[in-house]
Amino acid sequence: MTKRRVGVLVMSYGTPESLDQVEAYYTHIRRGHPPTPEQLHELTARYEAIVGGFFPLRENTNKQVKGLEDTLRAEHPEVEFVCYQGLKHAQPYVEDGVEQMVKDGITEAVGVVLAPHYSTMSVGGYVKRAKDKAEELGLKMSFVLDYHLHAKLIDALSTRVEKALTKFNDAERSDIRVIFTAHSLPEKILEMKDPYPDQLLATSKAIAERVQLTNWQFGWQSAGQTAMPWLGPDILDVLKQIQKEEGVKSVLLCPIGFVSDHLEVLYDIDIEAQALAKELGLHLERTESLNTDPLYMQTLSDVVYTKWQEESKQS
Ligand SMILES: CC1=C(CCC(=O)O)c2cc3nc(cc4[nH]c(cc5[nH]c(cc1n2)c(C)c5CCC(=O)O)c(CCC(=O)O)c4C)C(CCC(=O)O)=C3C
Ligand SMILES: [Fe+2]
Repeated sequence: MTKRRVGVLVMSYGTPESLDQVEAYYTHIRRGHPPTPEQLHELTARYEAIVGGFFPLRENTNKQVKGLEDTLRAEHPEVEFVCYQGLKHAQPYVEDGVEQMVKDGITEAVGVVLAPHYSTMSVGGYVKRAKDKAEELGLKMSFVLDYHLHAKLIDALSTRVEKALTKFNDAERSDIRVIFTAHSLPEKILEMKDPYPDQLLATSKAIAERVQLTNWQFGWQSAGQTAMPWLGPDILDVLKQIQKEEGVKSVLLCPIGFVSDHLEVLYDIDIEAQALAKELGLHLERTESLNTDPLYMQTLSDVVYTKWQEESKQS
C-alpha cells in the first residue's frame, strides 16, 4: 500500500537571507513602498549589529521546518508528511509554497504558522493568503490557528524560565521580576476583539503557574514607528518604571511571542533593552529561544497531525 502524502505549509514572517536583501524585504513589508534612506539605514544597522555579515536567521527557520518534518515522520510513519515553507515577506512567499505543493502532486495539506498566538494581523493574514491560493489551485487545505496553551509548548517555555532564573545569584533570586513579552500590534486590533492579547496572557499565566512565579507581568516590544498608536506598555518603559518606582533590580525577559532567534530577540532585547538595563543599573537576562527544541517540534507535529485527522474524518 502506498503511503498517503500530506503537505504541510509552514508559514512565518520571513527574514532576509543577506544584508543586500534588506531593502527588498523592507519594501515588501511596506506594501511595495520603498523605505526612505534613513529607514533603510536604521533597519540595516540593526541586522548588521546582530549578524556581523553572517546571516543565521533564515537558517533558524529552515532548521525548524526540517525538524518538524523529521518529527512528523518519526511519530507517524504511516503517513508521508512533506513540509514546505511559505513566508509573508520573503521568498518563497506563502503563495509560492502552496504552488509548489500542487506542482509536486500534493492533494491535501495542513497550514501552520511559526507563531503560537493568533492575531488577525499576523496569523490571520498568513492563513488568508494560503487559503486564497489553495482555493485558486484546487488544493484541499486546513489550518492550525493557534497553539498557545499546548502542554508541550508550556513545558518547553517553563523549562527555559527555570533555567534562566539560575543565572541570578542567591541575593537576587528572592526578587526577580519576570516579564513575558510579544510583538506589539496597532491598538486598533482591540476594537476588532482580536484574541492576541488574551492568548498571550494565557500563555504567561500558564508558565507562571508551572514555575510558581508570583512576581511577573506582561510587556509589549518592537512596536512600529507609525502615526497610529500601538499596544503598550513597551518593555523599555516598563524597565524604567519598575526600576524607578518599584526599586526592581533583577529582570528576566521571556519573549513568548517569538519561537526562534529573530531580530526582535537578538537586537531589540539583547542589544537595545540590555543597553537600557545597564544604564538603569538593572541585571537583565532573557530566556533562550525555542529554535528546534524537541518539545516545540512535538508541539507543531501534534497540532498539525490533529488538524489533519479532524479534516480527514469530516470527508
Ligand atoms: C505580530 C508580529 C510578529 C509576531 C508573529 C509572527 O511571527 O508573525 C512579527 C514577527 C516578525 N517581524 C519581523 C520583522 C519585521 N517586522 C516589521 C514590521 C511589523 N511587524 C508587525 C507585526 C509582527 N511581526 C507589524 C504589524 C509590523 C508593521 C508592518 C506590517 O504590518 O507588517 C519590520 C519593519 C521594520 C520595523 O517595524 O521594525 C520588520 C523588519 C520578523 C523577522 C525578523 C528577523 O529577521 O529575524 C519577525 C519574526
Ligand atoms: Fe514584525
